[in-house]
Amino acid sequence: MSAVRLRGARIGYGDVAVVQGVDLTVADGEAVAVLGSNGSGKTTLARGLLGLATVLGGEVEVLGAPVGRPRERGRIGYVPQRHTVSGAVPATVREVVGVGRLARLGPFGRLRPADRAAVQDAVAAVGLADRLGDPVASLSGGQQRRVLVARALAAEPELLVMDEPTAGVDAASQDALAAVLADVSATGTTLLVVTHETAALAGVLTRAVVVDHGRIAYDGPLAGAAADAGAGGHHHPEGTGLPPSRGYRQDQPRVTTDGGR
Ligand SMILES: Nc1ncnc2c1ncn2[C@@H]1O[C@H](COP(=O)(O)OP(=O)(O)OP(=O)(O)O)[C@@H](O)[C@H]1O
Repeated sequence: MSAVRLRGARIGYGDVAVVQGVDLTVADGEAVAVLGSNGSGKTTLARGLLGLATVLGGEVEVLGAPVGRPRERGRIGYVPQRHTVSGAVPATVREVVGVGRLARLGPFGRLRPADRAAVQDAVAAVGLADRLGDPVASLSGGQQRRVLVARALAAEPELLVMDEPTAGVDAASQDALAAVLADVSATGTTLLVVTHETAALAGVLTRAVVVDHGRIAYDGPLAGAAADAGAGGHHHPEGTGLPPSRGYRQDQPRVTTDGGR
């Protein structure tokens, strides 16, 4: 079974397709980077897999079923793009991550000791074990980002879709996150990671898909894409001889740590 299978997929909002003509098959256990410049459609592609953007045409299958089927619930982990948890919710780290575990149990589930252990493990995995009881709002942006990663990990998903998990996360935390993802990948979880910074995750992600104007412009080894588009630039088959363009985000403060690595 393929974890992800798109055929002629058109995905967008309302009746406007942002992503179109996309054929993409991701096998179980693969670790794939989704690269591309700002606004190219990476997030829309990822959201399409979650049923959060509209499939306007073609086929989008996730874990063997058309997207949006209830049986997928809990089998797919998602770290959304916005890097902070809403400050309006006075929840603790334990509570937010616990929600990830609830998704696995279903709407009437209760967290059992094994579930609480999974929550603690996930929080420890992202290096926040000492903040379990703290309000999420008291954490830094990068730490909140890691809480969202832990929330996804707690569900022990078969497919983990992450949208810029390293954005706004400092170098040490990026390395820790890479180690966590390596572990998760080693257990057979399929990873699909939208990112502008491949350096931190280069040891984990092996394949890259470069999205350009809503279409796939490159699909192959990460090393081949990273040389040109790894930092969010367009893929130029002939190469330009210029350094890759930097992705620039207006909506997310971020710490760029991959320079020189
Ligand atoms: N909710 C929405 N409704 C309508 N259009 C949207 C919505 N979200 C994104 N778009 C449009 O889809 C296009 C692609 O956006 P998307 O967020 O998928 O790109 P991206 O590659 O993830 O960019 P970035 O790297 O900046 O996050 C943009 O033109 C954007 O304006």
